[in-house]
Amino acid sequence: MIELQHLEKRYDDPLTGQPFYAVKDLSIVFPSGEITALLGPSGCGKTTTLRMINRLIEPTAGKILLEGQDAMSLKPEVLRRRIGYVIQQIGLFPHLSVAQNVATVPDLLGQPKAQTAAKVRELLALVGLEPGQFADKRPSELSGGQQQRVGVARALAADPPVMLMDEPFGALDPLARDKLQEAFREIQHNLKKTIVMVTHDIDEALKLGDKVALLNTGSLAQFGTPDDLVRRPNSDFVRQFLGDDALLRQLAGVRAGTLARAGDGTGLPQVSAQLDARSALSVMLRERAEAVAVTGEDGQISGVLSFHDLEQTAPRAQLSERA
Ligand SMILES: Nc1ncnc2c1ncn2[C@@H]1O[C@H](COP(=O)(O)OP(=O)(O)OP(=O)(O)O)[C@@H](O)[C@H]1O
Repeated sequence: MIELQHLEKRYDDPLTGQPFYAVKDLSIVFPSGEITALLGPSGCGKTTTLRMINRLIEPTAGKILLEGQDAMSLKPEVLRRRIGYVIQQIGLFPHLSVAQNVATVPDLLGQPKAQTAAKVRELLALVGLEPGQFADKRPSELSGGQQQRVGVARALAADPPVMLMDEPFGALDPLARDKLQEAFREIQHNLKKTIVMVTHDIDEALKLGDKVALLNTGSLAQFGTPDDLVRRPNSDFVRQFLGDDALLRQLAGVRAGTLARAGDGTGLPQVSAQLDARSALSVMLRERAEAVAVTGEDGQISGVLSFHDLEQTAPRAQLSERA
């Protein structure tokens, strides 16, 4: 668990001497084993908050507790070894191979070579890069999406209990982003790291965040599950930021298979259980069907997803008008 208590970052304007608060009186608890998305408009203090957690930026007031321990009592380098950090410009070492890049921290910590080599192969496979094919390549030989995967593998190699991620998928085209988000969700499902992820992408926050912390001008506007924010926004700011199609957007992050119910889908249009529910809705509207049959990996019908089921998630007017 990471706890921010009344955290503040003040900058004083060198000309006027006027204080400016990039982050002000921010108190949040990031639960262990969960992804919390730090969301908000440009300049609201997301990156400043993230970088205060690993002390790349020093707070001007407030406290940061890691599992109850005051981050200020730890040397920054000790702290950073416990905290993985993934940024958009991944900063891979160009003269090192992919495997050497991933092994950076274990090597630095003097871990046995053979053990590290095995771990590197395992991690590359985990992020979807076949070790035999990629381990010896240089970063310049990889696509942006592949480099991003190496960045995630490198952060995981140190096996930190905590990971900070700043727009980790931001530089990718939509298809590559979607794939890496999926891979990452799978990885996190097994590893259960405590992750704080900065994003300005509402869909990404709703899709990947177990919790969402929405910031506004350096302060916390709302903290809760994606569902809390979408269904129970606590202010006009939250409602407007998420947009009036927020419920519909949420469908994009849910798989059809998870909303389907048991039923006889014979004769209905079919969609894969892996398809997102928003796309399943598009199929219903296009085919003028009140429901679709959901199929499993074996191609057999495993359930039925109806328009009515989706209405439990979003109002009918939104579903019909905007899908
Ligand atoms: N070194 C600095 N000196 C003065 N002001 C700063 C400094 N660093 C950041 N700021 C200001 O603090 C505010 C918060 O910046 P921050 O980078 O945390 O925002 P952000 O929410 O991550 O934005 P974005 O989504 O655009 O990256 C901004 O108004 C920024 O201009």
